[in-house]
Amino acid sequence: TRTTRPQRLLKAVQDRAIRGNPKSVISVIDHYCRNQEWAMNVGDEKGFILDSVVSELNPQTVLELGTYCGYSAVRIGRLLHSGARLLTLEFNPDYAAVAREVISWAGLENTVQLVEGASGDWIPRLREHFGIHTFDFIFLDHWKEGYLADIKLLEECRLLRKGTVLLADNVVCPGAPDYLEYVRKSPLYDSRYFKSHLEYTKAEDGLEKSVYLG
Ligand SMILES: O=c1[nH]cnc2c(O)c(F)c(-c3ccc(F)cc3)cc12
Ligand SMILES: [Mg+2]
Repeated sequence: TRTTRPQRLLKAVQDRAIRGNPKSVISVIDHYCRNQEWAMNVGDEKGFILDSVVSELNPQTVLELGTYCGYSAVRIGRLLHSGARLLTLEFNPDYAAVAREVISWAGLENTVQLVEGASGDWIPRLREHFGIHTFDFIFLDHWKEGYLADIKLLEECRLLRKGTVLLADNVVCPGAPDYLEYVRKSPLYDSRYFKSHLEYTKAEDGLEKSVYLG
C-alpha cells in the first residue's frame, strides 16, 4: 500500500539530513515541504518566531501539544540547555511513530520525550507520572478545537506558574477564535499576536504568545 505523507517526510530526513544534526533535519524538512510535498509543520517563518521566544525564555520544562512529525520538537529541543526537557504529546500513533524517528535522527532522544495519547487524558496525569511541577513554556499545535479546553485544564491542574509562556500556532489559519478571545480577555494572561504566514505559503497565519500572570 502507498506510503503516508509523514513516512515520505521521514524518508527525506533519513536520505538527506546528517544524523545528530538538528539544524540539517530542520532544513531538509523545510526544503522538502516547500518544494515537494506540503506538510503541517510550523515551518521556517513561524519557526523563526518560535526560536526567538524559546531562546529569550531559556525554559527548563517545556510541554508541546501536537508533535506531528517532530519538526517543532526538534526546533525547540535543539535550543534547550543541558538538563532542560521537552515533553511532547501526540494522539495519532502513525504521526508518533514517524516523530520518534525524526527526533532520534536529530539526536534529541535524551532531551525530547514523546508521549502517545490525548492531551485531555494526559494533562491531569503529568505531575504524578513525570514528576513535573509546572511548565516554563507550552507550545500549542495540536488541534484548534482543543486549545481552549486544554489551557483551562492546565490552569485547573496548576501546571502553569507566574510567567509561564504559552505560544499557540494557527490562531488565524485554521484559526482558534474561542482560544484567542479567552487569552485576550482574561486578566490571567498578557497576550500578543505575532503576524506571520501559513507554513510554506503566502496565506496569513500567526502565533499568539500569552504570559500567565497567575
Ligand atoms: O491540524 C493542525 N494541527 C496543527 N497544526 C496545523 C497547521 O500548522 C496547519 F497549517 C494546518 C492546516 C491544514 C490545512 C490547511 F488548509 C491549512 C492549515 C492544520 C494543523
Ligand atoms: Mg500548526
